[in-house]
Amino acid sequence: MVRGRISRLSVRDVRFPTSLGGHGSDAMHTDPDYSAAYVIIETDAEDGLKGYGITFTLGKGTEVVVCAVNALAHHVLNKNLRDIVNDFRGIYRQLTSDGQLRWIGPEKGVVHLATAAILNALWDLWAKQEGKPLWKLLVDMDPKTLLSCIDFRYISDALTEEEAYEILQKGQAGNKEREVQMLAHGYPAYTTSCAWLGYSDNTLKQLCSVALRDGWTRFKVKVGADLQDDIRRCRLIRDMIGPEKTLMMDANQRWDVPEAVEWVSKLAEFKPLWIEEPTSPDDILGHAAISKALAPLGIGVATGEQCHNRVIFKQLLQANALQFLQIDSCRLGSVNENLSVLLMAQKFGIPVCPHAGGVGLCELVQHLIIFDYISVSASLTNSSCFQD
Ligand SMILES: C[C@H](O)[C@@H](O)[C@@H](O)[C@H](O)C(=O)O
Ligand SMILES: [Mg+2]
Repeated sequence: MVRGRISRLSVRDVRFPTSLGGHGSDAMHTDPDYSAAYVIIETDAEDGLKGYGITFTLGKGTEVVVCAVNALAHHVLNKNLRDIVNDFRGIYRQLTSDGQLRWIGPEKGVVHLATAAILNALWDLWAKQEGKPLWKLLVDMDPKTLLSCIDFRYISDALTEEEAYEILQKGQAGNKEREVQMLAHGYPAYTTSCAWLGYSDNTLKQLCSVALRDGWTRFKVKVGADLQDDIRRCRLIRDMIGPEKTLMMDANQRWDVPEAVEWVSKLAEFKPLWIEEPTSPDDILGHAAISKALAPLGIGVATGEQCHNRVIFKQLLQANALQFLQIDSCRLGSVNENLSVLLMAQKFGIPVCPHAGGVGLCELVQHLIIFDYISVSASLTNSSCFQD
């Protein structure tokens, strides 16, 4: 039973000094301090329950996002949680349409990250009040209610509400079995933890052998700063994991389009499943050109961790610009917007492999991807969740 009036919204600037050890480093973010704008929502319901929501940031960026959270807070303060969840599409629309703040978005950048943190906290509170983990709240929700949380504005040319309803109806076949399977075996994952760009070869080797011992079968390596380094590191990791295990590469937006094709062709001998973020996240046609050029080499393009919103995902899908879609629980406008992207990916037949390289993201995306498997895609082919 959803209850209570939102009586308090507070936000904290939480940072971890990960840059000191090169953890999380890549070709563009050489000194990341994993951080979060951490939102806590309280109600007057006197049940002791609070909603916790974050958005992932890097160090100083957190200060700016915290300001934006405070600027948006009035949209939810003093509202009844029941009214919010009964019109979740409306509240999403309200936060993303703030007459003054949308000018510094819209639905992108700092204000959208702040929107995600607030909405993530509301979803957390809703799930807690229902006594369920978020994935189960979503799986148990009837399709009409679920769709009432999504803003279809700007995507109805690619996915109508009726089509989304059909996808969810279809997803109900076999969903109980898939839920049992998830509870028994969990969702497949890959690891990036051995191969951040700032790690020495020795660290890489040591972490890779631990990961192999622990049973990991899919590994992601950072590339893009120096070709000779990439060749050496990819050879090292491929030799250690052998020819059968999966290797992915991540360039974090380092290259121009022709440079991406040329560089990745030189790494093709290491048989990567995908090249992630080869170029600017805004370059839809660039991603399409890279996808086309790399297809004969059997290498797909993955992107999404810095994809602003459902509109860019729509265009990436329409332009055949990606073969692996990486939703982000904190960059998109929370569960509401992620649901629309999961449904579009299903319509276009593209597997979803969430981005989770950051603090708290692994914990959040598992709810979205488990829901996706049980209620939307019903497939584990080419899917995997991130493990940091
Ligand atoms: C700065 C971060 O660690 C990124 O390098 C990370 O999110 C990465 O792109 C990933 O795919 O996990
Ligand atoms: Mg990445």
